[in-house]
Amino acid sequence: MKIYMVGGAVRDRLLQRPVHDTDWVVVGASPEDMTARGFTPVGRDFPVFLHPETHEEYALARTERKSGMGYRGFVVHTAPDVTLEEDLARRDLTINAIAAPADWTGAEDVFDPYHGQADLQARVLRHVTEAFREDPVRILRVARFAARFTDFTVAPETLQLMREMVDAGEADHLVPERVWQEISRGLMEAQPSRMFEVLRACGALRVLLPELDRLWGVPQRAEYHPEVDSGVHAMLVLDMAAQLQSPLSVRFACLCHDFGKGTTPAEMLPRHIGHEQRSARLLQGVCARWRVPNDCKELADVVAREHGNIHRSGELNPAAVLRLLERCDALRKPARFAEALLACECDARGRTGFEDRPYPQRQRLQTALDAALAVDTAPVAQAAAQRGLKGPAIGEAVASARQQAVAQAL
Ligand SMILES: Nc1ccn([C@@H]2O[C@H](COP(=O)(O)OP(=O)(O)OP(=O)(O)O)[C@@H](O)[C@H]2O)c(=O)n1
Ligand SMILES: [Mg+2]
Repeated sequence: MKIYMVGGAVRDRLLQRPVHDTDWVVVGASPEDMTARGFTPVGRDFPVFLHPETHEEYALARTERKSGMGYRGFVVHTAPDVTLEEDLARRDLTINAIAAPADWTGAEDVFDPYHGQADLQARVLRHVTEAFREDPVRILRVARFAARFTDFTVAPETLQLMREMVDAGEADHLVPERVWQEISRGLMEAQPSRMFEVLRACGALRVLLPELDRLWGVPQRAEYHPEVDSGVHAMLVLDMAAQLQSPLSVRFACLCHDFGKGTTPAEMLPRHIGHEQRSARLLQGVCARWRVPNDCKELADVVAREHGNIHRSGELNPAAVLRLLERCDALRKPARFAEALLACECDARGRTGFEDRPYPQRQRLQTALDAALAVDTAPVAQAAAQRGLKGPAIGEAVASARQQAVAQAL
């Protein structure tokens, strides 16, 4: 048997980027050979094994043939006579189809029958062969790589192939968990807008996330939004979230916050009265479809509902500020509220010409929350009870103490 380093590890080292995990391919071995050497089989769909010590993934060289629609719609052929070249041919992109010796230091020659090095140099994401079609998750992978490798373009013939796959209905059969897995990874890349632009260009966005796709072509008021187009704005917000190193929950909230602008009645345009409620409803559908984790869903909901109020919070008096904090459940969930404020800053600065404008609302509401949280409520409640107050009246005494604290802090 012969073992080669493949995939992201070879690509990233050639790009002089940090290597996180290493994928290996094994040529000339049977599953029995692998278990005899102490490897543990882990692949459900593919013959993949874990190394007894490093626990890295070793895949037997294989070919794949399509047998149906969607992820898992293919049969795998693996045998000791499948060559390295054949295995590389069924991989997604030329830059991911370079093999290196197992003990590669980065200096020795690599095996590169599909010219992945040339595409690394030319900064191109290009499919290896027609076998690309066999796994529609690759549409999402290409989009995600575009968000990561921001100076790479998708080869026209690859985009065309992706378009054909979408037209053939391949994107309709993607497993929701896999979609979220890829989308959430892409959101965490350097320029997440590029993922959605690639998905949009091949038609997959209309299938996977029509709530976002609809935003292009929908105008907003130019005095608030010089970029005018709602889709363009959504992308600016997302890239601002990446620029400000936001966590996934914030990036997801940014993605969803204006969905409601896509369903604004035509006669209301370019105004979007009530889009916050519509966004909140639409994002529930997306979260159910993709089984989005609760922390992402809950933050997205708060941001969708309250972003307009947070933007306008500079005009609010202390009582209204406290009501805003309460609507956001900020006193019980201060960390989530801090994330909502960050998402709102991304929204405000994700506008053409506003990128470097300060967003004082964030600090002001954070100060108000800190002041409200600092109120020691037990003695306030006790004093109210001693004055003969009961139930809701005690609650009002606590609220009024918090309001005073907020007023003093602002
Ligand atoms: N749908 C897929 C998934 C993976 N691969 C191949 O398997 C390798 C390893 O897959 P994975 O670790 O998921 O991706 P990487 O390219 O290593 O990228 P990352 O940095 O995200 O790990 C890829 O490089 C590619 O050759 C593929 O062809 N098609
Ligand atoms: Mg990898």
